[in-house]
Amino acid sequence: MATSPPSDRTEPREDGQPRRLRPAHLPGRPVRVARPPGPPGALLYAGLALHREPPAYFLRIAHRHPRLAHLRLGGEHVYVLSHPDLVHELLVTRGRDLRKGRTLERIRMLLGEGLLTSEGEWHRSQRRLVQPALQGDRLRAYAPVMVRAARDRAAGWRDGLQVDLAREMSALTVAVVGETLFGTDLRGRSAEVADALGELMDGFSRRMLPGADLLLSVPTRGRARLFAAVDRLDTLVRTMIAERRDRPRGPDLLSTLLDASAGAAGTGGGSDAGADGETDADAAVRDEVMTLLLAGHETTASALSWAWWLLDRNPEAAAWLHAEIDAVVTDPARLTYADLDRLPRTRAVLAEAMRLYPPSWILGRRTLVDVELDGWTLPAGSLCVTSQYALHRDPRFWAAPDAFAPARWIGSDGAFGEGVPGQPRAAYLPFGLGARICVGLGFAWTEGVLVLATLARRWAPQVPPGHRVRPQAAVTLRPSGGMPVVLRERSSGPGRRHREQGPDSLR
Ligand code: HEM
Repeated sequence: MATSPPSDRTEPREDGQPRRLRPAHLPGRPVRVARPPGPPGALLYAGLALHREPPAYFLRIAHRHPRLAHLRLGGEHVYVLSHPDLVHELLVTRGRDLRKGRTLERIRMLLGEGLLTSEGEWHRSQRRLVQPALQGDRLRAYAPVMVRAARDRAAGWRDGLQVDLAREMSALTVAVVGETLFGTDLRGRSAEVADALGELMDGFSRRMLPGADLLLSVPTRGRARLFAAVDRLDTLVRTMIAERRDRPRGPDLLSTLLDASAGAAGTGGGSDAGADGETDADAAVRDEVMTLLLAGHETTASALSWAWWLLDRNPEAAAWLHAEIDAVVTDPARLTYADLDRLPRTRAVLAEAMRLYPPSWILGRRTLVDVELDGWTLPAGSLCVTSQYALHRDPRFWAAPDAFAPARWIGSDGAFGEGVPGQPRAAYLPFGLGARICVGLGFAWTEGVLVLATLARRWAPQVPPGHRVRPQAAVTLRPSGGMPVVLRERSSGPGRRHREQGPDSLR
């Protein structure tokens, strides 16, 4: 088992640049390989930059190249996978022959060797360490914290008040991660964390595409803002770890990480301290906390924000949801983990929101060896991308793909089922697939359903007329410029206008 992160973390940072990989059978020599057709890379650039909803550009690629397309982008060979069978084959069957793709290579400057970005044995050992804190009975114990955090956040809400709902959801989910995973009360700092992360997302969104490396080396104001936000978060995370180290250990994940790091230092696994006094073992804790803070809050906050917006635009679906919540959530303070099975419609609303606006909208991988896919050879070092946004809206796999129809997830027995819409397995993958599937999946469903049920019991936020909500395709798919809404109490506001309707009316 690996006891410390890979040693190349102590070498000069590669600035996220991948190592040049060559096909193993022809070392040092360029190879000529046949490649599937695809759009010119310049068109992808223009498509992503100019399209009204940038990820929708991948739908256009799927339309012209329904299975596999190839293009050259910034000197890279990029393969776009648009068919679920190929996505399954790559991520599941060939999972061991891949490493993470470009976005996560880039975001290493922030997350270091955390679970999201690390590879190989170090990744596997970290996953074994972290996973138990995000499963089973631990979720049951987190449920009351999630419900309380939602009620605390809404304590300051008033009918008619205008708020940025995306920021509200971020502050709420930061507080939940702080208390459940780090045993730390982050409520006083949650807005600060959410804002710094927001700036990071903006900064990274402009620096994701191949060729944008230059942007990170040129001293622009945007770059300075990005690095300042990284520094702010870094200071906050280190302070939080130091504070937690001084308190008695508890059942939280940060305690587990601190124990593991003390163990690694004891067995000589954490190498000597660097100039800043930080050992590899210390850095490993910092990287994991930063990863869980980012991955554990931003995605769920985005899913909730999109769900609110879609409910506001679809009064029939909102009424359908409210009927369930009013029947099940008689007293929000007493909502528990056991109630999750009684809230299939709430879960369906989230599933449908993540279908239309998947917080993780693109998955990337780099091949470590030559990979055969659909009759083509993808040479080692190729970039493979697939867009959940495109797969989730592809008319080949979904009826009425652009409609918000949460009832499509409810079976004839009234229960929620991920396979109920009848799509191929890999046509719906908000949490990814294969060995690197989201480790926080159960946490996210628990939090998303409980928070939505708690808040929708009383509130029906409304986007002001005339305000256009547009997705920003950053690391996650978040509403560009936030989500300004007017808070409306359902009992006194237009929430009443929603007519009660059964699930069939929404199919
Ligand atoms: C709606 C909420 C969420 C969505 C949509 C989501 C989505 C994803 C996706 C798509 C991946 C795979 C990325 C890839 O294959 O490249 C992933 C990985 C990950 N997620 Fe989530 N996530 C959510 C919530 C969470 C939560 C609540 C946590 C932690 C508490 C979390 C922690 C992680 C971590 C650590 C990984 C890396 C796992 C690994 O590589 O082994 N996520 N997530």
